[in-house]
Parts: sequence; C-alpha cells; structure tokens
Amino acid sequence: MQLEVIGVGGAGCRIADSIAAADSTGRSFVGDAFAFDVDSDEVTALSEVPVANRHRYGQTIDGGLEGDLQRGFSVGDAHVDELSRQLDRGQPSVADAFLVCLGLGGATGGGTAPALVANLKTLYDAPVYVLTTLPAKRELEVPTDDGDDPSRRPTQADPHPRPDGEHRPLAEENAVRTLERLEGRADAVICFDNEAWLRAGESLSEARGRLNREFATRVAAVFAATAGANDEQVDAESVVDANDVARIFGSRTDVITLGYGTQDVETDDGGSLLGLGLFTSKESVDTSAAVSAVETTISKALRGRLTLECEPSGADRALLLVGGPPAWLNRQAIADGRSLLETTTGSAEILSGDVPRPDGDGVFAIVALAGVGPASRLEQLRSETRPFERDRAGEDQ
Ligand SMILES: Nc1nc2c(ncn2[C@@H]2O[C@H](COP(=O)(O)OP(=O)(O)OP(=O)(O)O)[C@@H](O)[C@H]2O)c(=O)[nH]1
Repeated sequence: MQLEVIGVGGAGCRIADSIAAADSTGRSFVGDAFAFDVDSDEVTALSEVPVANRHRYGQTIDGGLEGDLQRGFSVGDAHVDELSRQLDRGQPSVADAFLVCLGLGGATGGGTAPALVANLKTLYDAPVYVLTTLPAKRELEVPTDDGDDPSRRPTQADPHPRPDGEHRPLAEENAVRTLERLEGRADAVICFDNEAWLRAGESLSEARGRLNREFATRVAAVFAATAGANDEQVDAESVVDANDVARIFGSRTDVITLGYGTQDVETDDGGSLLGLGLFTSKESVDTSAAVSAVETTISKALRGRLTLECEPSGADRALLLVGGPPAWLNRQAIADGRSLLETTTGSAEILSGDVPRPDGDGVFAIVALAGVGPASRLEQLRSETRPFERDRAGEDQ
C-alpha cells in the first residue's frame, strides 16, 4: 500500500514529517510526503519531507492564522487548487490512499483540510483518510504572565513561538467545527488525543516531538504492514492489503483509534546476524514463549492506552496486525487474538494478518478500532462547544 502523506498547518506538517521518518526502507508505505502551511518558518523546520514538496501558500498571511478558523476556511477554499497541483510533483494517481494530517484546533490545518479532502475525492478514486490530533485542555487556559516563560523563548524547534504561548482559547470550538466540515468528505478520521498523552506539567511544545513519534509509530505499524514484502525474504501467511484497510476504515467518516503493544524477544544471534538478513529458525523458538509474546502484545494493544480512549465494545469493525521475527509469529496465538478482538468488540467484521520482520528484535501488535462508539473526549468537545458556534458552523457550509 502506497500513501500520499500530506501535512497541513503546523501540527499537520510535523506529523507528516514524523510519518516520513517512521517509514522504514524495507516496507516503505509513503509514496510521497508533502507539507503545506501559510507559515514559512514551520515548513522550513521539517527534516524528512523533501524540500521540493514543502509549499507555503497564502503569501500575504504573516505568521499563521492565529486560530481564526473562519478566515482559515476562506484561505483553504481560495488555495485548494494550488495545493492540489503541488501534488503533481509526486504520483497521486497511483496512490492507494491519501493521508491528510492536521492538528484540530488551529485555523490553517483545520481551515484547509476540509476543502483539500473534498478536492482529492473529486480528483482521485483512492480513499482519503484524515489523521488528526485533538487539542489539549491546557491550551484553553490563560497563561500566567511571569515574564520569563520559557515557552515564549525562540528555540531551534520553534524559532517563532506564538506571542501568547500555547494559549488557544478557540481550540475546542475550532476542532468541532472542522470535524463537522470533514463529515461526509473524509473516508475516515484517525484521532490522537493530545490531552490523554501529555504528562502532568508538560507543555505541548515540550511534548510534541514525543507525541508525534508515538502517533507516527502506530500509523506506520498499520500501513507498513500493507506495503508488501519488497526486498525481504519472507511473505506473510495472512496478508492484509489496501482493500482490507479500506473495508475496515470504511467510507463514512468513521472515527478510528489505534492501540499498540510491543515486546522485545531474544534472537539466536543476539542481533549479530541482522545485517545479513538471517533470522531465528522456527525450531529454535520455544512455542510457549512465542505464544506468550503474541498474547502479551495483543493484550497491551487492546487494554493499553489508545490514541483516542473509547470503549472497544462500541467498535463496528477492527483490524489486528501482529509483526516480528517470523519464528515468533505463532499462528494459533494470532487466531486466538482475533477471537479475543471479536469478543471484546462484539463485532464480526474483524480482519487479522501477520507481518514478518526477519530483522526485527521484538514482537508488536497493532489494533485499529473503527466506527467506535461514544468516545468521551469527543463527546465532551461537542457538548462544550456553544450551540451558537455550532449553528454558525452549519451556516458556513
Ligand atoms: N501532537 C501534536 N499536536 C500539535 C502539534 N502542534 C500543534 N498541535 C495541536 O494542533 C492544534 C493546531 O495547531 P497548529 O497545527 O499549529 O495550528 P495551524 O493549523 O497551523 O493553525 P494556526 O496556528 O491557527 O494558523 C493545536 O491546538 C494543538 O492541539 C504537534 O507538533 N504535535
């Protein structure tokens, strides 16, 4: 599966950059990566998105849209053709899917993504998935003016900190309005809740590198599994492809949440044969150790922290992928994990697959829950958004 990954706005560009960084050469799933922003500083601070694919639009806008989502929608509508043309630098017509990344709460990504997603749907047949963060509650808090706020000092990562730090009083309202505009346009929306992943006392700018890596690791685990074996010697016994992902993600703007678990495992060579592409033989791995590793990772993926907390029993569909050195991928344990997922979700629409990684030194499991029932964080965002704002969002459409 080959994806066109498109970051829009500050968070979106950084997340697209992290996904490009997580794209392993053996199972490359990123066809092309793009970064679009009205703020040139944000685009230049990236490291993985090719320079030719970084594009600043709205030249007259200086320093971002500062949370003005209404203006963001206008800018998005005005520039959507320009942005879509930028994609011709890559190979959008052969993409299996588009991944549009943004941070909900801002005006640039949140304002442009709905128009861009709608345009991609008219131009191409491939599904368009949106990858998005939900704002943290601390962004709504008024910053204390101690005159020495380190978050306002320029750093290499953030050369132009917002004058008001990370205070985004409209973040939640903006998030809800953008989600409403994505409804019926995006095939699915994969969510990452910043609030749940931030540590106590941590600021978003301190945490964002870690958060983006966590999100990108999970996204890469799903899509790299569908990228085919390429140069590697081992094919999966149960292959999951782009059509399988499309079946599970759906096309009705369902919310997707991801769970992930890993466990290091011993290899015969202690890793010394990795460069030679050799791997542990089936005979040399104790069956009970392999079963235990698969069970443990599936349990961590299902019962650990999801990218968006929700009740798994509310999921309509689910995907389970288990990867690692082939000798550790116990088929029966994966089948049992699939049954567990069926029981946990109460859904019969479950797909599972294995992802042989001959050079891996750990077993991992990734679970994608689709069409999840009420996610408390989303419910809370919607209920706290004033009806006035939601009415206005309707009028804007
Ligand atoms: N996980 C994560 N979240 C981020 C990051 N940067 C910003 N956010 C979140 O994304 C939301 C939108 O921020 P940006 O992407 O900077 O906003 P923008 O789309 O560029 O829009 P404006 O700044 O209003 O022009 C914020 O409210 C944060 O919740 C990041 O690097 N990682």
